[in-house]
Amino acid sequence: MPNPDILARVVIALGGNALQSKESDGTADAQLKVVKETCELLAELSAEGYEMAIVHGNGPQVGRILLSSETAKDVVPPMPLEVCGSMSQGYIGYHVQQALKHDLAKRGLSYPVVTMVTQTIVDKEDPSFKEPTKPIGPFYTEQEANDLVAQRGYEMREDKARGGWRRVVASPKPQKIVEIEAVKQLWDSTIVICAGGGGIPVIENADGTLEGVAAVIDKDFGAELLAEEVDADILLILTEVEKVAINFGTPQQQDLDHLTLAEAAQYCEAGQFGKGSMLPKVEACMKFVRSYPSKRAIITSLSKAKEALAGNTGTVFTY
Ligand SMILES: Nc1ncnc2c1ncn2[C@@H]1O[C@H](COP(=O)(O)OP(=O)(O)O)[C@@H](O)[C@H]1O
Ligand SMILES: NC(=O)OP(=O)(O)O
Repeated sequence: MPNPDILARVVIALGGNALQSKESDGTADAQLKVVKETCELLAELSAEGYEMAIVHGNGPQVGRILLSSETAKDVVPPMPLEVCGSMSQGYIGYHVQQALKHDLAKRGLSYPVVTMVTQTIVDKEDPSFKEPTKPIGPFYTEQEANDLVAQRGYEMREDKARGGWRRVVASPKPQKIVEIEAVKQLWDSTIVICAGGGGIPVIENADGTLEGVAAVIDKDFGAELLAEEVDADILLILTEVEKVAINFGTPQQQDLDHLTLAEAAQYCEAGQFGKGSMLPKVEACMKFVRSYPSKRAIITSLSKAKEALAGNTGTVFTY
């Protein structure tokens, strides 16, 4: 890659707060403002000598695209969910490309930054098609949620921690990144934004053709698969909290510096990690270190990314 003093190859998963603030009104301007702050930090990592690929979430964005498409169905044909997913990769990638390129240039770095529309193969028999779990789009009150179930047939689930109801869709596990060879070829010269939202979910038919399916993959699992495929040294999952905790949100909360596979499994079993929030991140980290026992996976906040990569904070997963 561009920088001769490579510190490590890192796949970075960007959580929701890296793309939008809590108060975000969902406008493109609001997203770009947050993305600009995020890219300052990413450019700093790049300048330090970390090679990176970027995987972003898309839950709020893909949900809003789907909602506008459904709402306008009498005027324009509605788009299937996976097509909405591809659109979300495009506009989030566009914002990251623009902001990151600018921040790299400020540091005298001229690496190309490119977004790759990425498909991810899933199993059509994945159990999640029968039990949707992935929250997308805006938050609703209970009354609004009930109305949406009755009027539009949405499946809705309460997010108690964040005080609202959200539409949920299937979230199958990613099995294979279709464009992975292109990502590998670009790695040495380019910062690639790929597998956004975990990738556009597709199934592989018996004749080898690909077909989109209505689902949203978890970006943490997508990032983990990418990290395995590109032989990354580190899987870095950036979210809102600096460290994973046990007894999270209680007076007994204890932030964790380090988790072995065995410890993490025990805490998963004990229900210590929020389903649909921290649990998939922990599971993705566990999968990475299980596959590569000599490597690290880290969960930390965006603002602590540099410190965490240097080994000074975050929750570090090892075999
Ligand atoms: N055990 C835990 N330790 C730390 N955070 C937790 C835990 N369980 C649930 N959480 C919550 O999970 C959030 C991360 O999930 P989420 O917001 O869905 O991620 P993303 O950043 O990818 O959007 C944290 O900000 C925190 O509020
Ligand atoms: N696809 C995905 O995992 O998106 P979020 O991180 O926004 O939930």
